[in-house]
Amino acid sequence: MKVCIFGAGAIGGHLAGRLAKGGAELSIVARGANLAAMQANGLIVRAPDGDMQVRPSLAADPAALGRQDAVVVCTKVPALGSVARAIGPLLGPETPVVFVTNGIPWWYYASHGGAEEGRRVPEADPGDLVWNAVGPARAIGGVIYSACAQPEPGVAQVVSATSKLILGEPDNLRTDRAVALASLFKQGGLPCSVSEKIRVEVWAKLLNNLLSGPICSLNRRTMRDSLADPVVRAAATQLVEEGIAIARAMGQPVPGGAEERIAQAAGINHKPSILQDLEAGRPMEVDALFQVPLRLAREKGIPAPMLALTVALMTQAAEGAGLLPRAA
Ligand SMILES: NC(=O)C1=CN([C@@H]2O[C@H](COP(=O)(O)OP(=O)(O)OC[C@H]3O[C@@H](n4cnc5c(N)ncnc54)[C@H](OP(=O)(O)O)[C@@H]3O)[C@@H](O)[C@H]2O)C=CC1
Ligand SMILES: CC(C)(CO)C(=O)C(=O)O
Repeated sequence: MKVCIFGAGAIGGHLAGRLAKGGAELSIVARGANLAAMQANGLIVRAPDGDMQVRPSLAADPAALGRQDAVVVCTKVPALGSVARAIGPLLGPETPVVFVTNGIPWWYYASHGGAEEGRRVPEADPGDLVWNAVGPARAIGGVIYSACAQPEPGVAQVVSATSKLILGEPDNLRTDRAVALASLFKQGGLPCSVSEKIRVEVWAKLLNNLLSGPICSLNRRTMRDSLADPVVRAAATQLVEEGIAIARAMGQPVPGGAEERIAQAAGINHKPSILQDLEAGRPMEVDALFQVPLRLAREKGIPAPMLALTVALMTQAAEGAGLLPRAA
C-alpha cells in the first residue's frame, strides 16, 4: 500500500516509522533541513519500544511522489493551507487523507447531521482551502496520543511510555480504508483502532491539550513539572471539567473524569507541542486547539472562565511573540 506522510516532524516522523515498519510503501513530503537530514541519514525514530531507521522516498514537491493509496497529514494546523495548495498530485480519485492534528478539525461538521451539517470551522481551515482541495469525502480523522519531539532534523523522539492512534470516519462508519490503515500502524507496533464515534475521541484528546497547552505555554514547563504544583493542578482540573461540559453540550459526552486525566498527564515529562512551537519561534495552534472550544462554549452557553482566562493569556503570549497565524 502506497502511503505518503505529509509533514514529518515529531508526530509525522513517529507515524512514518510505524508505517514503514508495518510494511507500507512509504513516502514523505518534507522540506528544508528536515528533508536534507532524511536524504542523508534516513528517518530516525527513537521510541521506548526500540529505535528505527527507515529510508522512504522523499520529496519537497508532491508531484515527484505521485498518486498514493493514502495520505497522512501531520503538519500543524496553521500549515494546512500550504498542504491544501500542494497535495493535489498525491490524490487519485479514491485516495483517503488522514488528518492527524490536535484540536477541532476542519471536517468536524461533515457527515455530522442535523442543523449544523456542513458547517465550517474557520479557525482550522481559513478560506476553506482544505475543504475545497481535499474535500470531506476523502477525510479520515486521526487522534494521536503520543508525546513527541524533534530534537534535530530527521529525528523523531517519542517521549511518552505508550502511544496510540485512533482513526475514524466523519460518518462514523467502519470502512475498509480506515481498517487497512489501522492494520499497517498496528503491524508497525503502534496500537491503532477505528472508532465509530470519532468526534468523542476528538474531544477526549482535546481535554489533554486544554489541561496542558495554555498552562505550559505560560510557565514554559513540562506537563509533569507544571502539574506538580497543587494550585496549577487545580486550575488544570477546572480546565478539563470545563472541556467535559463543552463536549457534552456538543453532544459528544467523553467518558471518565478530570482526575484520571490529570494524573496521567502529570506523569509525562513533556513540553506540549504548542510550547515547543513557542520556544522554537514557530506558528502556534492557538486558534484550532483553544479558541474553537472557547467559541463553542460561548455558543452553547457553557461557563468556561478558566478556559477564557488561560486562552486570553496564551493568545497574548503568542501575539507578543509574533506567532499567532490566522492563515497559512
Ligand atoms: N508533538 C507532540 O507531542 C504532539 C503533537 N500533536 C499534534 O500533531 C500535529 C503535528 O504536530 P508535530 O508533529 O508536533 O509538529 P511539527 O512541527 O513537529 O511537525 C510538522 C512538520 O510539518 C512540516 N510541514 C509543514 N508544512 C509543510 C509543507 N507545506 N511542506 C512540507 N512540510 C511541511 C514541518 O516542516 P518545517 O519544520 O519546515 O515547518 C514539520 O516538519 C499537530 O496538530 C499537533 O498539535 C498531537 C499529539 C502530540
Ligand atoms: C500534550 C500532548 C502530548 C497531549 O497530552 C499533546 O497533544 C501535544 O503535545 O500537543
